[in-house]
Amino acid sequence: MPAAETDAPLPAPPPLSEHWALFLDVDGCLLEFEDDPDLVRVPPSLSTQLALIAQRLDGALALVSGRGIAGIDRLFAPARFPAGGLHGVELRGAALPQAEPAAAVEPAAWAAVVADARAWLAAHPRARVEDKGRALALHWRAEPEAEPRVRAFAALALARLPGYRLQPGDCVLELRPDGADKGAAIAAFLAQPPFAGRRPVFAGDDLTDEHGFALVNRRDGISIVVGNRQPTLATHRLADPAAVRRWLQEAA
Ligand SMILES: O=P(O)(O)OC[C@H]1O[C@H](O[C@H]2O[C@H](CO)[C@@H](O)[C@H](O)[C@H]2O)[C@H](O)[C@@H](O)[C@@H]1O
Repeated sequence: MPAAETDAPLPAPPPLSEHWALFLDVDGCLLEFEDDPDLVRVPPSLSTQLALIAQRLDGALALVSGRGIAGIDRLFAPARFPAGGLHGVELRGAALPQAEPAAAVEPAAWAAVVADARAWLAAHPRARVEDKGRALALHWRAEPEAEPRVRAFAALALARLPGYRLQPGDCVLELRPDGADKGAAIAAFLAQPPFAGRRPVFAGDDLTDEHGFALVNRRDGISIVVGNRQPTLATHRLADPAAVRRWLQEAA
């Protein structure tokens, strides 16, 4: 996807409006990165704050993440928000108008791919293999030397997973079903209440979020990139997750 090639600084987003539909990415946007995805914790104050904002928006707040919906729920419990999981492959609170169901792999074949990934990366004990059920994330944040081996494994494993694609991210390469993306997920939410008719606003930090920025820009919304990633289609910028949380705090 072509992204804006400009060095001009992007403005901070305006204060939250009650007329918005708010879509928020999780890792790297609401939450700082950790070396191990399983060690990420959501402060109870953040869940409460998001629940208050959701109330102000008549429920038009959704989390749109590369994590699965079950994983999102575990992080934000006891709060439970409308959610797009696995980069838009899973949806709760909206329906994707996709013609074909997302690719499904036999459980035994999936288990074999996961086991092979663990064996392949055994030489890199601090690399992480995150099994998300229908997607597999291979992380090298804690051990950057593992990246070439991750890339080699992912290329081979892709051939064993019909209907799958590679999803690059921040110190991670994922194998996930093709067909949906975060833009499609946001569009699906915007097609129905309580999101329909509101101005879409999406904040995210990674390559996968550019699909969301493109969709929101087409709908006269506000796209917010978190961090210093360039190029980007986003029209606004916040420095880091702490700045995102401060921006939300002002709204709660
Ligand atoms: O779309 P997101 O909500 O940003 O999810 C993208 C991936 O985020 C997680 O990985 C990232 O965060 C980890 C925890 O901080 C970090 O260790 C890793 O390096 C990052 O890539 C998550 O584990 C993945 O499943 C998501 O797809």
